[in-house]
Amino acid sequence: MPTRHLTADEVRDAERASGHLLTDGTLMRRAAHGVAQVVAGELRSTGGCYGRSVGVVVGAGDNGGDALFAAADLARRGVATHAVLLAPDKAHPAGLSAFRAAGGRVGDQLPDGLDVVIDGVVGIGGRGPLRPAAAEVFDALGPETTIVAVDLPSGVDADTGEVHTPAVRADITVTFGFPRRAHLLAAPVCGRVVVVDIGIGDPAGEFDGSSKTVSPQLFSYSDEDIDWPLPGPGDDKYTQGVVGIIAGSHRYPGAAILATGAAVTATSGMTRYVGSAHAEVVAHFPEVVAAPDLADAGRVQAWVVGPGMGTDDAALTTLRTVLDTDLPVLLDADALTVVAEHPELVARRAAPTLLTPHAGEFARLTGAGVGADRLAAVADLASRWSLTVLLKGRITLIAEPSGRVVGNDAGSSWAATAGAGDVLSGIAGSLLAAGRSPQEAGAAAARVHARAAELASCGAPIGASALLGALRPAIREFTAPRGRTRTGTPRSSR
Ligand SMILES: NC(=O)C1=CN([C@@H]2O[C@H](COP(=O)(O)OP(=O)(O)OC[C@H]3O[C@@H](n4cnc5c(N)ncnc54)[C@H](OP(=O)(O)O)[C@@H]3O)[C@@H](O)[C@H]2O)[C@@H](O)CC1
Ligand SMILES: Nc1ncnc2c1ncn2[C@@H]1O[C@H](COP(=O)(O)OP(=O)(O)O)[C@@H](O)[C@H]1O
Ligand SMILES: [K+]
Repeated sequence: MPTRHLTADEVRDAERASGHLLTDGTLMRRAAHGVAQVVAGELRSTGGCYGRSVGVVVGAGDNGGDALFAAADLARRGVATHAVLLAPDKAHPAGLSAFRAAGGRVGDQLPDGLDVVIDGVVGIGGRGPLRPAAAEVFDALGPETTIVAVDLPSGVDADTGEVHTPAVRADITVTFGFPRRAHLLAAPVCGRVVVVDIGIGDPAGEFDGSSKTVSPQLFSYSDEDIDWPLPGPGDDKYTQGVVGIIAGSHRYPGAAILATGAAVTATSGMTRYVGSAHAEVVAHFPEVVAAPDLADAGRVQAWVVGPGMGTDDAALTTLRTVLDTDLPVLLDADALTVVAEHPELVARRAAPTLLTPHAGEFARLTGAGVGADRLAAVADLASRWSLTVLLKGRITLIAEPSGRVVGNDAGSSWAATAGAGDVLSGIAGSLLAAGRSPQEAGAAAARVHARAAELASCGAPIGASALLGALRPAIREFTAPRGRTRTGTPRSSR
C-alpha cells in the first residue's frame, strides 16, 4: 500500500482528534519513548548504553519537550546526558523537570565527543532556517556524533521540504504516527526515517480527489507497490504492448539508442523506433523494428517522443500527428520545448499523457522556475494542463490532475548524468504501452531507474550506458515472486 505523507496541519488535526491523549501528555510521552528507543538501539549497536553520552539541543516548543523526555529516559538507562536550552525561559517545563530529576546536566554548550545528539530545536512548528545559536551547536559536532532529529531535522519546512540554510543534516529522523511530506521531499537530510506508533489515526482517511481533502496529496511507494508487467503463457510480442520511440537525430543518435535500449529491456513487448538514427539503433539492438518515417512506423500502443529529436518544423509536425491519436504519449526533452511553444498541442488531449521535464524544461513549460515548493509546482501544472507531469531530480514527483502525487527518492544521485533521462523515458514508455497509467508508469520507471543507477555505480560515477546495462538486474528485484496471484486474478487494480 502506498504511504501517504501528511502536512503539518493534518498532523495537528490527528493529534487533536486523539483527545485526552494529547491534553494529558500521553502522546508526548509515547513520542519521547520512541525517540529514546531509537537512540538506545543506536548505542547498543555500537557497544551498549551504559557509560555512553548523549546531547540534546532544546528549542522553545513541544519538539524540545519530546527531546527532554527522551533524554530523561536515556539518563535512567545509564547514559550521561547534556542539554543546551536555546530558549531557557520557554523550555518545556515538565520535560525539563524530568530531565533534571533523571540526572541530566544543562549547560551553555555540549561537551566534545558525544555519541549521539538529539535535535529537539523545532518540529512541525518550525519556520525558516536554523537560528544562529542552534547552528553553532551543530557546527561544533565532530563527524563521530550521530544526529537523531525529533520529528524533522530543524530548518527543514515540514510541508514543502525546503531545506533552508542552515538546517540540520540528520542521520536518523524519528517521527510520530505518519511520515510528513518533508520526510520524502527532503529525504537526503532526514537520513533513516523511523515512524513510531503513538496511537493516533489518519484524519483525512483515503484520498478520493474531492475538495474536502487536502490537495495535493503526496504518496510514496514501497517495493511491493511496483507491479511490473511480465509475459504470461498466453502472451506474444503484441499482447504485452508495443512501444514506439521517436527520438534522436543525425546530431544526437545517442538519445535514440538509450531510449530504445531502455524500452527493449523494460518489458517483453515489441519496441519500434522512428527517426534518422534507425541504422544506429538497429546496430545496437537488432530486435528493434525501425523506420525512418512515422508513416512507415506500424502500430503501437504508446509513443515516447522527444529525446534528441530536435525542435524544428519536422518535430512540430511529428508531434502534432502523434498527439492527435488516442494513444498514450510520453513527451520528453525536445518535445517539451516544442510543447512549451505550442501548448495547444496537448490542450484537448483526452488520452493518457505524461510529461517528463527536468527543472529547466519545467521552467520552459510554465514560464517560471520550479521554486522551493516542488510539490505545489508540479501538482499545479498537472492540474492546469489536465495531464500527468513527472518532475525529475533526486526526488522525482509524478503528479496527476486529481492532485494525487507520487514521490520517489532515488536514494543516491548517481543518475545525475547526461542521457539518464533518455533511459527513463524508454522505461516509462514501455510501461505505458503495457497498459499502466501515466502515474503508475512514471513511478515504477523512476524506481527501477534509481535502483539501476545504484547497482551500476557501487560507489563510482557512471554514465547512462552503465545505467542502462544495470536495468535488467534492477527490474529483477521488483518482479521476483510477486507477479502472480494464486487465483490468477490480475493485480492491476493496485
Ligand atoms: N501536539 C502533540 O501532542 C505532540 C507534538 N509532538 C511534538 O511537538 C512538535 C510540535 O511542537 P510545537 O507546536 O510546540 O512546535 P515546535 O516544532 O516545537 O516549534 C515551535 C517553537 O519553535 C520556535 N521556532 C520556530 N522556528 C524556529 C527556528 N527556525 N529556529 C528556532 N526556533 C524556532 C518558536 O518559538 P519562537 O522562538 O519563535 O517564539 C516555537 O515556539 C512536533 O514536531 C513533535 O515533535 C509530539 O510530542 C507528539 C505529540
Ligand atoms: N541529483 C539527482 N539524484 C538522483 N537522480 C537524479 C538527480 N538528478 C537527475 N536525476 C535523474 O537522472 C535523470 C536525468 O534526466 P535528464 O535531466 O532529462 O537527463 P538527459 O536529458 O541528459 O537524459 C532523471 O531520471 C532524473 O530523475
Ligand atoms: K527537530
